[in-house]
Amino acid sequence: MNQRDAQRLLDEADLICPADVVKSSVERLAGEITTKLKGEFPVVLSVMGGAAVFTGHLLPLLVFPLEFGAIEVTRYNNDTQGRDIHWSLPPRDNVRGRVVLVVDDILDQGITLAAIRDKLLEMGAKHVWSAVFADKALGHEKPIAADFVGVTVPNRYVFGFGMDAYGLWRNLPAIYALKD
Ligand SMILES: O=P(O)(O)OC[C@H]1O[C@H](OP(=O)(O)OP(=O)(O)O)[C@H](O)[C@@H]1O
Ligand code: HPA
Repeated sequence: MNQRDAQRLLDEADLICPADVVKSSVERLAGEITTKLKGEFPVVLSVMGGAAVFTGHLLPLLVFPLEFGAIEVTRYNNDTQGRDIHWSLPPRDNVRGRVVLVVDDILDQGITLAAIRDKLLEMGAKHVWSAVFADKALGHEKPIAADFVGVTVPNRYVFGFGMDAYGLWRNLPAIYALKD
C-alpha cells in the first residue's frame, strides 16, 4: 500500500476510542493488575508485535518485581482474516513453575490467546493470567476470556495503539475502525 492509500485508510476510518480514554484505561488496568499480581513475582510476556505499544505504556506502571519477556505468534499476518497460528518466538523455559501474565493488544476470536495459554500450561506455568487492551464484542462466547480488559470494541476491524491495518498505523495513540 502506498502512502496516499495509507492516509486514506485513516481519513475514512471511524474513531472508536480516543487517546485520553486509551490512557486512562491503561492506568486503570495497571491498578487492577497490581492489586492481583504484586505478590506473585510474575513472568510478564508481551505478544509481539501488536502488544508492543500497550506493553510500553503498561510496564512502567507495574511497580513491583516481575520478569519481562516477549513471545511472537501470528495468525493474521497483516491481513484482516485470521488463519493458522504461527509461532516465531515461543516462550522460554523460565515460565516453568511461575505465574505468567500474557499481555496482548486485542482479543478477537480468542484463538491466539487460548493457544498461548495452552502452550504455557503445557510448559509448566503455575497460573496464566491475561491482559488485553481491546476485547472485541463478537456477540458469542470465545474459547478464552481475558482476566484484565482495557476497552471493549465493536465487531469491526480496528487499528491503532499497536494494532495494525494491513501492517500499518500501529503508531496511532487512539483506536479506529476500518470503514465498513
Ligand atoms: O483472537 P484472535 O482472533 O486469535 O486474534 C488476536 C491476535 O491477532 C493479532 O495478532 P496478529 O496475528 O495480527 O499478529 P500481530 O501481533 O503481529 O499484529 C493480535 O495481536 C492478537 O495476538
Ligand atoms: O480487529 C483487529 N485489528 C487488528 N488486529 C487484529 N487481530 C485480530 N483482530 C484484529
